[in-house]
Amino acid sequence: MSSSTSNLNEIFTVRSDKCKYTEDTIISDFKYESTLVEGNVVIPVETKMQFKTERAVPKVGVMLVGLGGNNGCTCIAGAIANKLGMTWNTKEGEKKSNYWGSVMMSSTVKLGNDARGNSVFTPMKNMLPMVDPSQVVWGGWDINSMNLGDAMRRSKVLDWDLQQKLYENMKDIVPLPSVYFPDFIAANQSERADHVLTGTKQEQMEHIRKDISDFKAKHQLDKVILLWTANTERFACVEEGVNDTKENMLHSIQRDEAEISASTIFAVASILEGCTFINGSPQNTFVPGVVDLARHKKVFIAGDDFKSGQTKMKSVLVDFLVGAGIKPVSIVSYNHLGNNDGKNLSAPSQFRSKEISKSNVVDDMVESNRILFEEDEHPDHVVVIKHVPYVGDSKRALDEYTSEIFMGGVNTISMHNTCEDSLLATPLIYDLVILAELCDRISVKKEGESEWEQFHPVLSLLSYMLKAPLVPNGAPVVNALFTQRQAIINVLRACLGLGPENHMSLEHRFESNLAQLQEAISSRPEKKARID
Ligand SMILES: NC(=O)c1ccc[n+]([C@@H]2O[C@H](COP(=O)([O-])OP(=O)(O)OC[C@H]3O[C@@H](n4cnc5c(N)ncnc54)[C@H](O)[C@@H]3O)[C@@H](O)[C@H]2O)c1
Ligand SMILES: O=P([O-])([O-])O[C@@H]1[C@@H](O)[C@H](O)[C@@H](O)[C@H](O)[C@@H]1O
Repeated sequence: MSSSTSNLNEIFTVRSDKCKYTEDTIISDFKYESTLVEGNVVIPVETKMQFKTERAVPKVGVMLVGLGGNNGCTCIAGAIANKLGMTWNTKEGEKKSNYWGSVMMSSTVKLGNDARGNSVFTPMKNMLPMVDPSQVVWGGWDINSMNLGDAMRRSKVLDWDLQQKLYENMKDIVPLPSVYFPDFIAANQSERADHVLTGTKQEQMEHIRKDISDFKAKHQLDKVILLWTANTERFACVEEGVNDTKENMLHSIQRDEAEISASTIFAVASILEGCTFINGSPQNTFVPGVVDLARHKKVFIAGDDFKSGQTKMKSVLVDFLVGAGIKPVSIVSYNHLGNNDGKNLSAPSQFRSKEISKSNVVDDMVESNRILFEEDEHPDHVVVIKHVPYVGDSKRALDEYTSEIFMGGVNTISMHNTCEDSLLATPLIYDLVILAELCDRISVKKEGESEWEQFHPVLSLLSYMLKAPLVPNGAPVVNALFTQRQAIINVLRACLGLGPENHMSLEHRFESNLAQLQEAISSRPEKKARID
């Protein structure tokens, strides 16, 4: 029997006593099954709970910090092009707008099998009501005053014909002036800084808060999300009495404390305005005082550093190697890129921020296998980034993975990966926004409890899109890419009262099941897989 697949593009409903639809909500009954390990005893643990999802998708605004950058202007351009259904000409022929590279918009998930045993897939965005990037109101700040039409040209990311068609839609979008603390980014960025706020840190933070509230009022938004896609900053020193608690951090801002970075100013302003803040760069924006404030205000924060290309591949390859019982002993990640990000990263302090996020991505996989790795044993791991202006946004990544294999053998995998950095990162910006907004409409209630509870303010479910996932204190960091993706899928399934995807396919692994299936097939005429 050949099991073909079909794609269910219509919105489906789940017919189950575990999933109830009302006009406003979807409420599901879910049995969360985990296991507690005590010594060499494994104890299954079941937690009965309910998931509640608000069905109405609000009117969402997103304010990007770094709006005029390669990622920022490409993000706006992509949303406009998709909204208008733009096509454009290239030497390979006509191209159409799409959201490829966005896991929420362009990947599918398996719903199950139809009566003939055919797998049925649906777009992930169909699982629950989600915001459409084309309907989002985009805005934001930049320390550089260039309008987005010219910034798009400067970025050299999109095909020229598309740029020409987009220019009129982009040229009148001008970033808001921004907070600029030169000490945190490379000195070579000062030539861009012609659009900066002045005043004390407190005054600038209040200004940003007013920008957010004005943006929300002007566009009559239900919800605003802030996302940092500005330059990589150096790490801020975490100092007791300065940024270790929400009180100390707010006092430090009032005192104009030098160690409070621009990204932390934005994060604090966002949290105080009740807006989710997402950090697409590697710096430690979320110093303990920011996490403390987010928890106190029950506002989502997520980060750090988009996982877009070379590191995404690393989180797949090392997971495959270690999962196959193969021991990676040397990982060398070199890349050169020619965009302004690469220029900023050519400065040692900014490179160090990126080196950390690009290096830690294998830790969870290595620590999961004590057959291969002794306690505290790690592969040699080197990260090199060079700025080569000519290649622009087209980052060239060269990686070498050397592993020890069976009976003293050695395997070496070398790869060349041309990462169009902004075309790979921009879809992640859409995903981070879509998933963060959806999580804001999901709450849970454990059996016996009366109150609905939201996700922890540190929104670790967004880790699939991030190199260095921020997790709640005490929670494990998971970097393995498909584990992260499966977590998203299983949460979406739980909201519909569907159990986690287990890939067991038992219906296809026993004669008896196949016999039943054959009977089902013979008794049903061939028809399109539908779920009413
Ligand atoms: N594949 C990727 O592109 C990728 C992947 C992971 C992380 N990142 C990170 O995303 C960020 C943006 O990448 P990019 O390629 O768009 O860089 P970019 O340099 O083109 O854009 C950054 C923009 O931020 C602006 N800026 C700097 N400081 C600012 C501030 N305080 N307030 C407002 N704007 C400010 C700059 O003027 C610039 O326009 C970088 O930190 C980069 O490391 C990018
Ligand atoms: O492709 P990836 O490793 O996920 O991420 C990229 C790095 O490889 C690159 O060196 C850096 O300049 C970009 O900002 C981005 O961080």
